[in-house]
Amino acid sequence: MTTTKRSRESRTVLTDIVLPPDTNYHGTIFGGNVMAYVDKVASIAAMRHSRMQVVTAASDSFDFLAPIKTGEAICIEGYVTSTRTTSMEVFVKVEAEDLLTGERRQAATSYLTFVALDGNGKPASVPRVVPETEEEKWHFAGAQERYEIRKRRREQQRT
Ligand SMILES: CC(=O)SCCNC(=O)CCNC(=O)[C@H](O)C(C)(C)COP(=O)(O)OP(=O)(O)OC[C@H]1O[C@@H](n2cnc3c(N)ncnc32)[C@H](O)[C@@H]1OP(=O)(O)O
Repeated sequence: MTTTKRSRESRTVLTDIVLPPDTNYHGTIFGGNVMAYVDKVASIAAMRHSRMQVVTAASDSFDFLAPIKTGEAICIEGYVTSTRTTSMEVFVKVEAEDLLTGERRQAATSYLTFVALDGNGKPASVPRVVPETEEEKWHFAGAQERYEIRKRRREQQRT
């Protein structure tokens, strides 16, 4: 197996137009729909990095920063920011795009953790990630602390 991979090799982008069935009575997209898009993009990024089956193990706090309205585009982008032995952290950014002006607003961000599984459904080792851009290095630098916070949260939930 390849032992290292660059962050950009997992980069995944998805764009869709928001239509009335996707929205609430304010005419803005349902939060659950945004979360489903984020999980989908992040899982593709994790599979591109590991080239294995993956499961979502955790999603960090999810902040909806701005609504996305009917007729706007929802633009989702994610990539693997760090790895441990069998787990991968994926950063996902969601933007709203006004398709008439091209103006973009940040709508949401999140970190998710995926675990790669072997053919028997057991956690399996993944390649280490190599960050290259300033943004990738910034996420990579904070990953150890976020990993420890998740671990503590998990231990508290088990007690
Ligand atoms: C509940 C649902 O249905 S959500 C829908 C989709 N997701 C799922 O179905 C996943 C359900 N969960 C699982 O299958 C298991 O808990 C797994 C595969 C994620 C982990 O299996 P475990 O037997 O607990 O594995 P183990 O304790 O050895 O941990 C394996 C890795 O997962 C990581 N991990 C496990 N749980 C979490 C968590 N909640 N948050 C972050 N990382 C986690 C560990 O840190 C470890 O990473 P590392 O090898 O890089 O250090």
